[in-house]
Formats: sequence, C-alpha cells, structure tokens
Amino acid sequence: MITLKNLKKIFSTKSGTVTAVDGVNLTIEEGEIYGVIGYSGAGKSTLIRMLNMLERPSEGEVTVAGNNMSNLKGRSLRKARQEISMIFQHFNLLWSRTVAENIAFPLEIAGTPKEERRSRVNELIKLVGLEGRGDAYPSQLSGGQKQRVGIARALANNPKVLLCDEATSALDPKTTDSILDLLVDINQKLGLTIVLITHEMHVIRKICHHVAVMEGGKVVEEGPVLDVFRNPKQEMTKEFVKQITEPEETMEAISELLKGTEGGPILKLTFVGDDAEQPLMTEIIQKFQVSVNILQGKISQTREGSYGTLFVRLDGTESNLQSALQFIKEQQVEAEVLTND
Ligand SMILES: Nc1ncnc2c1ncn2[C@@H]1O[C@H](COP(=O)(O)OP(=O)(O)OP(=O)(O)O)[C@@H](O)[C@H]1O
Repeated sequence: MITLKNLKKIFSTKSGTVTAVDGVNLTIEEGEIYGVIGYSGAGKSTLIRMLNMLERPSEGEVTVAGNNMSNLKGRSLRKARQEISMIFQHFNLLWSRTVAENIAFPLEIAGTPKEERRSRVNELIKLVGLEGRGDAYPSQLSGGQKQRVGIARALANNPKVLLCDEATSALDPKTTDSILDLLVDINQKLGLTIVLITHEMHVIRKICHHVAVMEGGKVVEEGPVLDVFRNPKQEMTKEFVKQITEPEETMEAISELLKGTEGGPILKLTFVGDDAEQPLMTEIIQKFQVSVNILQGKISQTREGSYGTLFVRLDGTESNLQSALQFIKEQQVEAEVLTND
C-alpha cells in the first residue's frame, strides 16, 4: 500500500541545514496498523507529513495506493490526497462549526450533494460513537470526543489510508485507550491502512502490527511488534520496550538484589505468544533440583499475542544451576542473566 524509498528531508535554517529524515526505506502493507516510534526530534512528524506531501521530500520516493506522490502536483495531487486522511494531536477542528458541520466539511469540498452529505454525516457520527452530539460545538466536547470528530471527518471521503500524528498524546490514559479501540474498530470494519507516529510504546503495543523505531532521522529497527518486543536489538528499542514491561521500581529492586552476594543468578526471562503458557518453571524445579524465587512478572497483550517478562532468582548447586541455565537457553524463551554493571 505504501512504499518509501531512500526518503530524505533536509531543512535549511539560518544556522545551517537539518537532516530531519535521512534515507528511510519502508513498506507498509494494505490493511495493517503501522506504528513509528521515536523521541522528540527523531523525524517522525516530517516522515508522516511526506506521505501526503504536506512536506515535500528533498530526495527519494513515496508511493501510496499506486500513486507516486513525489511526482504529483495540482489537481492530481489533490485527487491522490483524497485517499490519504490525517488526524492530529490537537484535533484541528473548526471551532465555529458544529460536530456535524465539521464532519461535513470535506464532503462540501468534494462537492457531495446536500442530502448525501447529511446521510453520510449521520453514518459517520454513529461509526465513531457520537450519537446525539451532532449539534454540539467543539468547545462543548471532551478531548476524546474532539478526536472522534477528527476521525469521523478524516473518514468522510472513504480514504484508503489514515495518518495519525500523535493522535492520543493530548489525552488521558483511559481516553487514549478508547480512541485506540476506535482505531482498531475502523481498521477492521473498513480495512483501512493506518500509519501512526507516537512516543508511547503503549500505543504500539495495544494496536500496531508493525513498528519502526526512529532515531536521528533514520529507522534504526523495524519489524512485527511481537518480534521487536521479544528481541529488541538497538539500545533505543530496548528503552522503549522497557517502558511497558519494566516499571522503574522493578529495576531499582532488582539492582538492589544484585548488590547482595547471597543467592544464585538473577534471570530476566522473556516469553512470547504460546511460550507464555509453558510450565517452564515447574520443569526446571523438577528436572534440576533448583529452587526458583519469582521476583517480579508482567504479561502484556499485543495485537499478535501475549508477551511477558519474568524476573527470577535460581538457587542450587553450581552444576545444577549450569544445567538449568543450559536448559532454559534451549527453550523458546529469551533468557538474560543479569549482572550488576
Ligand atoms: N520546518 C522546519 N524547519 C527546520 N527544521 C525543522 C522543521 N521541521 C522539523 N525540523 C527539524 O527536524 C528534526 C525532526 O523534527 P520532527 O518534528 O520531524 O521530529 P519528531 O520526531 O516528530 O519530533 P516532535 O514529536 O518533537 O515533533 C528536528 O531537529 C526539527 O527541529
């Protein structure tokens, strides 16, 4: 559905040039929810804005739904853009228009006849769960409701792609989850391809199929969410994965334990998908006569299955411990022996 080839954006500023996006290659399949994560300044906004040519690339190629966007201008660009809608962190609603009038706006621009507009707006209001609020003004709505209007407006002309620019960053956690649920719902109902940018791993975990991690304008890691969670390669990715698997207190408590000299090794085990169901601990205890002390554990749900981390301390004779560690390494479980440095 979307391919990016060697995409670059260089801004010229008074103090010199800034390479915001630096040679990005990506493929996004039809019907998937694709997340791009990175810290502030990584180049995410610039990247997503190049998908609909809000920002023109300095180099490289953007193809969306068969259109080579980089080559389009004027009327043909406007036509191609109808296939690609966008929602924003601060909603970008028209404050003097009601909810229904905001949603009708892109239909007016596209020249949709009045009656058809009315029925389409009603349909969209229902789809995003805003029944009864059509006559309200944006100032009378909560943040979550405002984003629902943004989503309805973005869907008005039946786009193939929805771009989400930090769409939940201004919302509290509960409202964030309800908007993410809505995005999943429209992804499934309409088969819409969704590309989102975020700095929150929670958003990636909850709804994305694929993730790309950006740093300094480059994609430093990319893959199916569960694979990246299971085996993050770059430091930056590890930091993001920790956001959802290891609360700060866990790391503090573990590092205190590591300072002590008592007891056997402390392990961090990462289970993915069906592995999370395996009775690994019971097997180790029975097979190798080691004791297992569970220090901390957490299981998170992703679109593609469950993902869990477990911190344990093993105790036993040296040779039993070695055999147990060897056994764990042979299983479909990532195991890391933690040390104090
Ligand atoms: N119009 C512009 N002119 C000059 N520099 C820019 C412009 N837009 C972005 N930049 C620079 O490009 C780099 C990437 O910015 P970008 O906004 O794409 O990052 P981001 O990951 O979306 O971060 P944020 O979430 O803070 O917006 C930054 O160094 C930024 O200062």
